[in-house]
Amino acid sequence: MSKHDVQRRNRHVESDAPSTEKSANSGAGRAVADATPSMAQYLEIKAANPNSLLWYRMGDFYELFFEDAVVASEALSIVLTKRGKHQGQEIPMCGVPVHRADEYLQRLIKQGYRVAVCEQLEDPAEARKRGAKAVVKRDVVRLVTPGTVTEEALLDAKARNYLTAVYCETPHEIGTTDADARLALASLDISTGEFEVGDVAGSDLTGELIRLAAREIIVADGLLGDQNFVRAVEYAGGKVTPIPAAYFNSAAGSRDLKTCLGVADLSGFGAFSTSELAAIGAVLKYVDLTQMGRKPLVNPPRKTAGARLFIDAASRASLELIRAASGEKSSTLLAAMDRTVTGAGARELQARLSSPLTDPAAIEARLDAVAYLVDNRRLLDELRSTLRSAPDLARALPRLGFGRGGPRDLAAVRDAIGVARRATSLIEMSAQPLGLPAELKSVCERLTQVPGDLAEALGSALVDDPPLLRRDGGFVRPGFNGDLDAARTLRDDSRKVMAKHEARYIEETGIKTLRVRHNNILGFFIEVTQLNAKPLLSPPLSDRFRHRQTMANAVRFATAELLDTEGMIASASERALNLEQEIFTDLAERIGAAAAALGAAAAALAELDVFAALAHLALEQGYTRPVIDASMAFEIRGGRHPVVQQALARSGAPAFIENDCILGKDGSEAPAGFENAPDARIWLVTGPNMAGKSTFLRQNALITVMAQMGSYVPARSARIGVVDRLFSRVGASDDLARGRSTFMVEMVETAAILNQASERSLVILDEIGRGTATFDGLSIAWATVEYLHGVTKARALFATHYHELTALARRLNGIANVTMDVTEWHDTIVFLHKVKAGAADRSYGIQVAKLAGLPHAVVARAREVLDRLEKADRRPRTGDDGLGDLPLFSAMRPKSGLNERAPSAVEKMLRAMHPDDLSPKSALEKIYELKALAETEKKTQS
Ligand SMILES: Nc1ncnc2c1ncn2[C@@H]1O[C@H](COP(=O)(O)OP(=O)(O)OP(=O)(O)O)[C@@H](O)[C@H]1O
Repeated sequence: MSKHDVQRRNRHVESDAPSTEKSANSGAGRAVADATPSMAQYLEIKAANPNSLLWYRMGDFYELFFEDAVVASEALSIVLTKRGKHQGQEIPMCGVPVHRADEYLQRLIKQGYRVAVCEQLEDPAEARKRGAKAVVKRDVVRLVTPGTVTEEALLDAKARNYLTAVYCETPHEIGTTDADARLALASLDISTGEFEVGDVAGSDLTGELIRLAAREIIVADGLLGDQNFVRAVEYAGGKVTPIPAAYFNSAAGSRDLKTCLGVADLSGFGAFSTSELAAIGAVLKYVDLTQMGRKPLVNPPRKTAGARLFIDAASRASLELIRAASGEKSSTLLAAMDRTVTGAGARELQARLSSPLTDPAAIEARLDAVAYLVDNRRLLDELRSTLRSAPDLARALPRLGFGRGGPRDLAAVRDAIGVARRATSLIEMSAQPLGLPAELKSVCERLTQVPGDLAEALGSALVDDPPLLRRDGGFVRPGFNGDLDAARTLRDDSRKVMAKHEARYIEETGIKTLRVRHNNILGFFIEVTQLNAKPLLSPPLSDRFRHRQTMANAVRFATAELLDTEGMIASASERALNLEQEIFTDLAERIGAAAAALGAAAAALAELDVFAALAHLALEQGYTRPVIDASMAFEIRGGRHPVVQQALARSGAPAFIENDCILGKDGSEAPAGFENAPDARIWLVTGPNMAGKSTFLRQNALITVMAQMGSYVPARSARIGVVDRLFSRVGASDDLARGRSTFMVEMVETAAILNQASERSLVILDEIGRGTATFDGLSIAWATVEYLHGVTKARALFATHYHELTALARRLNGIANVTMDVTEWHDTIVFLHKVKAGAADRSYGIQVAKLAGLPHAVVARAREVLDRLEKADRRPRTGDDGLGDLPLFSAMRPKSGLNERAPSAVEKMLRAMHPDDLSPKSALEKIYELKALAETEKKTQS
């Protein structure tokens, strides 16, 4: 804050601070009764906005008081001062200058705070007319919350900004986060108008919120008592805002949505359940409250249920699709894929990546569009360079709708229409004999629907590079409006007009040194030296030259015509400004009338950017078009990990080694070397640490995500029978905040996978069971593989260090062993990163430890210990698992009595007894007998 800012601020604070010297009330809600009028006003407004930091406008500053000041000064690292007293205690205060409000607002919103912006609703001069002590009228004009911002400075250009309402109608006996509970979600991005509505099972809530990347999540305040619910929501990372349960009202939701869309009936937009309408109602109500009644721009809501690849929260985290565990953006799939050139394109790419499809026809349609651009390289390059100059139309429109837009938003509409026209003509000119793919046709149709006259009007009205703020004017092109030009000439020609006056006065008075000058206090005035002042102070000139001020060396005068001209100049400038405001309003209204067509064009531009980005990526990285069908195939040949491959290329390391992965071939040939497992749906992957197992596992999951979102994939060829659910449990993590150890997290996630996966799912599991005692871990891993094979029947990759598991492949024909190839050279292990058929013969753990730099003595001693352990170990080795006689899951369905065991002797005797036939004496004898039997059994067991 500059010194100047501080001085200005002190002036305002002294004149209008809510001082409370005489207030003696207490209580959290700070009593208003005894406060001074200005403090009473502050306290009333604060009481109406208890959950927000109150920005209280005082002149050129937004001031914060009491706890708000303490919180904000800490969050913004600004000075905390004190001003006046309340209940005998000094009032903490801090403030931000109005001209830097956006910057500070952004910092608070980023940290998850809500801000109530309270403005002065009248000029202080107006207030003074009501009496010396009258308080300037103020009220909150807007609540700024993370999910309801529209300003460019407050938004991330590349990310959606969803406000999501979560509604649960579930009766109390069922936990909100149970699999049986249904939750309705309504998500609205008021910065673009995007609206998505759907429902999820309670157990899928976190995954869904992560997919939506919800920035602010509103829930009924009563739900905050449900700890599991709160954890599930908080885990997703959005800011949680409780609101009254009454806001979740389906009737109000239906009514408000109709109003927003301007329709009388919603059936044209799909069927919404009562719960979904309640969630819609809450979102619209909250927006209404935060925007103080200004109506948001709302696109017709899209239903999100169905036709989507399900990826739960743990799998999303493990695959690092959008967020990386390390927080590094560059190591995510999104970063590896993002070649978009516009913010809207980047948002659309993220949305598609978070939500791949499951309808093969819809996926193929997207791939057709990408393929078209891959095949038309010139068109692709021209489109990308055209799109590069596209402004963010999707975000400019709602700002204009809210009355918060500036001249640059008008220019954004103008420029976006220009880009839309160029892009359409580029695509249409390229049209092949067989025509455009459906998705590109749809893009072109939406781009051409924008009213042409609007583009012309904006083009002729606006200067090329308009200023940011509407209030200062200067954005209308000269020549557009005759009145405006005349007013501007008068305003700008003031120098010339005054020079003419000056020349005339010199001639009239004969004073050559007479000057017409200007300052902020006197306005325009005539200045002569003391020596020359005399004739002007006496008649006849004194009639015309009225004395204004005498200085040490100069005397100042005014004339009636000087005052008139000054008035005309001031009114010309005001008139010019007013005319510009009228032109702005007119243009904004015309844009508002075309908002639906413009919104559709904005979405089409974003989609086009995504298709072009994916085509560019495919060509740059040598990706291929996958085949997605309804089969059960999973045949990736020559697959690569998209993120690791790019990282290796960047660091100049040797190229990534490609690998095949064939889980269920659906009739095609097995790859060379894998002929021995013709029907394997599950691959057991063994190999030393660092050999590339996790990379291999993940790359196949990522290829699936990429293919189903409609992208080319890093492989020589790929055929994927569409996957309905993708589960990935790769890499250990603990969740100590939730009181779960690494092993516990692993078991919870494995349980979720085994309970939810279907035959059509893809399951990626890495080293299940390693976090516990060897035999326990092995047994869990063993049973998990059997269950996946016999019950779930999903396509799966299972990496393990338990070599004993490889024996399963011989007994179950749905399982094949593969291993990461390594070779030894001078007692050092060399990783070849190649997947080959067969099982690893040993684990090489000690060699890897040596590579990691473990002290020589430790490595040598470990070798000795290993040697002895191996000699002493009588654990079943590969080939003789000793488990051949155990029933497999294929033979035992869950209800087959897994817990049954032979009854004990005590139980047998109890079952044979008939209590009604026993006399008291024989009953006592039986008890002695039973006790003795139990003792004997105990001894035999030990
Ligand atoms: N196909 C490949 N081509 C080239 N380099 C690879 C390949 N696969 C893996 N790598 C490199 O090897 C490193 C180790 O791979 P990864 O983490 O997948 O091994 P791992 O077998 O899962 O190890 P651990 O069992 O210790 O978790 C990776 O960081 C990568 O740089």
